[in-house]
Amino acid sequence: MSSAAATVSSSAKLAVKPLKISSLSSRSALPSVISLPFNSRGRDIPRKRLILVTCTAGDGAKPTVLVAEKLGEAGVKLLESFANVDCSYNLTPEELNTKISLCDALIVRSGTKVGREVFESSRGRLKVVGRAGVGIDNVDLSAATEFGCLVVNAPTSNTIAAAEHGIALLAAMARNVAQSDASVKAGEWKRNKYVGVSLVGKTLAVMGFGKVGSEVARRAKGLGMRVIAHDPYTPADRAHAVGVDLVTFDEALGTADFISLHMPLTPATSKMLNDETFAKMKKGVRIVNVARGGVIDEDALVRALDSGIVAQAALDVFTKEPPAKDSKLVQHERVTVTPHLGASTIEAQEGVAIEIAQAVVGALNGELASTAVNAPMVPAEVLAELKPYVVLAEQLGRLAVQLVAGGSGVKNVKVTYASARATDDLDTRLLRAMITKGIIEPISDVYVNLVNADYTAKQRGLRITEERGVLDGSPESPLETITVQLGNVESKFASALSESGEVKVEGRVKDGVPHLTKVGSFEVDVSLEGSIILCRQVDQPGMIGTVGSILGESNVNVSFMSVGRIAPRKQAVMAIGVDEMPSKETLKKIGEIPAVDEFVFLKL
Ligand SMILES: NC(=O)C1=CN([C@@H]2O[C@H](COP(=O)(O)OP(=O)(O)OC[C@H]3O[C@@H](n4cnc5c(N)ncnc54)[C@H](O)[C@@H]3O)[C@@H](O)[C@H]2O)C=CC1
Ligand SMILES: O=C(O)C(=O)COP(=O)(O)O
Repeated sequence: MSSAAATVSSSAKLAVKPLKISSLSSRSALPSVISLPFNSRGRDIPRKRLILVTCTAGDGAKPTVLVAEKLGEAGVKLLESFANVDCSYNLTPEELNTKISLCDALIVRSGTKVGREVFESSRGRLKVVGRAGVGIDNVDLSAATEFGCLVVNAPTSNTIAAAEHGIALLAAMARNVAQSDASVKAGEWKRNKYVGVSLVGKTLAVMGFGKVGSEVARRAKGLGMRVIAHDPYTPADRAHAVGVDLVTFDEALGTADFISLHMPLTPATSKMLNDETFAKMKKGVRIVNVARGGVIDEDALVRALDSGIVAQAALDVFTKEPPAKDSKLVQHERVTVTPHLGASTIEAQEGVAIEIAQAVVGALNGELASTAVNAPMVPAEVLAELKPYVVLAEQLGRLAVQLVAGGSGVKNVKVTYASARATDDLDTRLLRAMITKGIIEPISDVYVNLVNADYTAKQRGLRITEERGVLDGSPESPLETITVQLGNVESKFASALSESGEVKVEGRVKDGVPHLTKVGSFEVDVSLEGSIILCRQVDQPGMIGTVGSILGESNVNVSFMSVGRIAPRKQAVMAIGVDEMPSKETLKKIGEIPAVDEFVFLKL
């Protein structure tokens, strides 16, 4: 007879092994808004509550948003209509770490480093970091993901501003505008010294043909320049549409009279202009950087300027901002500098502020903006369809893990999605995340959501494999059944084991409500609400009444009952949905019914 433990012992071991996910349908990121099943770790919100709608749902209190850098007024107003907004600029790292434990969201620009310590200091309360701009190199994305914190950015509103600044620097550099301006203001009049170079007919290599790069290319063509581009990830026809040829990195370096940098700072792009690559450039090349300082080895640039490989540079961004006052690069007479002004136009800042405020409010409301950078994006219409299956997926994971005997360890999870739809017509990322959540949360202190599900599974050594069963029939609903199987485990309810020895539960959605439809080889039918008692018994008359009256006597409301049997008068599994948790004595009485072979109480 099994014990009536509500959850598997937290000592259940999850061996650390690499995650194996064989998703059968992987959609590319699609712009949309989705409901994000957030799990709050906020101190003011009970830990077990799954926040599907709003983070104020728990106690009615407004969330708190810390705006750590200057944000356009319209964005602040939008935030204020929803949250308590604390605009505190120029915080030291220590002050930020102290404040963050009281904040649900943080909004920054490029001047605030959001490192691991910020997430650690937040102690789980921080649910969203909004980057009011494009580059997210100042945010530790791995730490954010690990802590289940969503990171969103505002990638579209400052594109033109950055492109215009690139062009401004290009022209200013070519005509020595900054240097000659300083000279005139110093009382000089040196017309011969500041003779410039023309742009027309020159070759500009745009490195990084994304939003900003392509706008720079368009404008440079308008100035009569020949534009080539290097971007390993952009399709050639995108460049051709603007009349630009995509070339290799070396070809770009070897051909260009001007080079304009527009790629993000990543480990791959860090210091991509260095001694070796400067050596491949045409002598007298001119370089514009409105991307990130870190893509250039700044010491190497000084050397290239001194040796004459680089005639001039115009820089808006620096490895360290602000750069040291005595920086050789900044002080170099052939270098034009601006203090990271690419996105700083009135128009761009207003747009960015609104874009980020909307994304942050949406996220706090349980939605995931299309600009999420550390979570899969699921289109709104897909999410609407999948909503009941999302609940089903989590409940099945939760049930399956509770059927494992403590100490046997959960490593291998097999999920089968049976559907009449084509195999590429089901986005399983959300479902997989929720199954992971259901499996991990009952046995650990980790909070799992769409952001950190895959990471957490990997950390815990869960190998999740996904399979698609293709059914005949109407493809109206996205899914018929979801089956979750846990391999190489013992079960505290032997009847939950499949013929091949896995703990197996299967469910489906009926009239919008998730149901458990199979346990091991036994068919049952119980809606997944409240909690469930599973009993294996000898199939005989009066069993439903006997169990029902024991529960009734202890004032436990039965919401649902079903019996699945192998054959009449043989073994049967009774599934009983209960609204309240029965006392130990009540469960003991059920276990003592002579015809009951084993039973288990499962909390949803
Ligand atoms: N100075 C400023 O105030 C501003 C700076 N930026 C910087 O500009 C960068 C680009 O912004 P967007 O165009 O909006 O981003 P984006 O994501 O639209 O474009 C980046 C492009 O770089 C390409 N890329 C990635 N790795 C590359 C590599 N190794 N070589 C060549 N290309 C590579 C990508 O394929 C992509 O097409 C941002 O990451 C940000 O750091 C953006 C806005 C304002
Ligand atoms: O959007 C970007 O990537 C930028 O570099 C703009 O930075 P900022 O918001 O002006 O600090």
